[in-house]
Amino acid sequence: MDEQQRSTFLQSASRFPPPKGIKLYYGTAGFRTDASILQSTAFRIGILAALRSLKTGGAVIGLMITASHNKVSDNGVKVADPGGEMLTQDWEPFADSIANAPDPDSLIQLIDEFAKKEGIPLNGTKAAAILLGRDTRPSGESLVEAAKQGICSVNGAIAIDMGVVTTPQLHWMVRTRNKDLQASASELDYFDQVSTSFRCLIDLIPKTSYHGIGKLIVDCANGVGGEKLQVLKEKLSWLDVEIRNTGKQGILNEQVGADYVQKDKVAPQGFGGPDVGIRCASLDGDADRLVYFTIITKGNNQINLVDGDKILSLFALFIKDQLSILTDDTYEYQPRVGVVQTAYANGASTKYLKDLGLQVIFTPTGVKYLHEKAQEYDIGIYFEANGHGTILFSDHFLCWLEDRKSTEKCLEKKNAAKRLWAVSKLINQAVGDALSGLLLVEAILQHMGWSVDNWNELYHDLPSRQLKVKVADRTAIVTTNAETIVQKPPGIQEAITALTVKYPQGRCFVRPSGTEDVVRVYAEASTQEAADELASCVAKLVDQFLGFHI
Ligand SMILES: CC(=O)N[C@H]1[C@@H](OP(=O)(O)O)O[C@H](CO)[C@@H](O)[C@@H]1O
Ligand SMILES: [Mg+2]
Repeated sequence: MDEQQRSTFLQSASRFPPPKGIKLYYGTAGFRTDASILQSTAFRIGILAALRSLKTGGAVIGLMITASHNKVSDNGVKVADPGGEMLTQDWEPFADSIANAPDPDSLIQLIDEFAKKEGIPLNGTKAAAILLGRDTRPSGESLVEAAKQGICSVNGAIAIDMGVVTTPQLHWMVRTRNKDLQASASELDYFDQVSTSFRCLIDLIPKTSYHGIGKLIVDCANGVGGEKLQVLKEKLSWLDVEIRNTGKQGILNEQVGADYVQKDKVAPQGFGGPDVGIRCASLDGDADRLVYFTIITKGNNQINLVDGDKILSLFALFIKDQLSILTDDTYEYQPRVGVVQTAYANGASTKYLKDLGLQVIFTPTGVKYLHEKAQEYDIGIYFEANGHGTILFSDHFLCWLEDRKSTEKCLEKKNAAKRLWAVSKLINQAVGDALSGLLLVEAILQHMGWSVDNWNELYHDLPSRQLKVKVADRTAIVTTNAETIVQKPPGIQEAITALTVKYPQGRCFVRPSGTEDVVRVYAEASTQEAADELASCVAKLVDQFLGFHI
């Protein structure tokens, strides 16, 4: 690092002192905590993003200010790599160490050492570019300013502010810019691509099987998804969508949004009696999660939840159908399809997917793991039960598809190729995206002529229960086998297994959360009472082993 760079860092870093007595971690989805203590983190991760751009030969890197489904007073900082995916895990320890550096001198020393180790030029001879985005949180603007100061303190780096966007939009822009440096990758381009490919899927529905499927009502968590869905609605004026919880009145994520609906299994605020039986959907605060639901009866807020597992199943079924039109068993090229889930996936969904003949793979919790696994396939479909997921298509498969699309003589096959092509354009290739996911669900339901109830009948969820247990030190739990088996402390797994085998169709696992200071317990069984009982017995067990006992 030359002297000029050192003095720029010194001056700017001294304006962003870190909070005292607090340790920050780049957790499952970036730094996330009370917004009031994030200024220095945003500044420092701005520097990291610029270094990442330099390291990747000047590729555009994304920096998103969001705390997703957390309460409105929280905020967060996360980084998107050149393909639009999450920051490489190799850099997370560096993110942790610079976020916690106590003063400018130690920060500069860490940067210097890391830049040397990684061979990153810090002399201003190379260019770096960062796209910045934020959700609708009031703290977002000043955190973006702090991140800009971090970026601009690195010689040769520029910050491009995309304003208020959904998290998946920012990831899409990063990916699109890096794929084709000449391509424009504005928000308008995102809306154009998504709406055009959706329209294409609708146009490809055989006229003989077309049925209207009625109105959709969307809960936007009082977050950024509301205004963005409104843009799509205006572009697709014939689409029957009613948009609620746009943030004009209610509070972000307060009794609204995909996380609330999925975890509590109740209707969000603003929904009630008149909506009984209507197809409804919920986005989360930064619009990267999506679940569907219907309200069962008037007078209470009980719902039938259609979660991420069922969205995954619908997508997998559609893809499989189209592929089987396109290739029979004798066809020389058989695209490899992989379905990726976590241990939180309902057992009934896994059985359904396996019965369809699909390969199902499990990874630890966190989309960075699922995404990585899905990239190993020609078509990799991944979803967390909470509604975060997408479909990834390999370049090889897309080349093949493009060829089939233009050379295929049989109209039915040509249309199947066109549909899969449209899906690859509609569904976000960078990260789970509630808006594009919602349009794909709508297109498939229309294609099938299915109501939300037809869809929900694909399989019946096994009753399940999730609990949280506060313990003295959650890192004492070490798991293996995609988090389904506890290795440490000794003895606890045997005790969990002994309890689980008592329940028909019982399945239970525990793991330390990567976003909260708790141990999560998940149990499934053939009845709700049994699932509740198993979860509560195992929660007691966790408390016995790890609770605050003197
Ligand atoms: C059971 C559950 O829903 N866990 C969530 C939650 O992670 P935990 O590590 O379980 O706290 O937040 C993650 C980030 O949003 C998400 O990827 C994950 O699925
Ligand atoms: Mg989110």
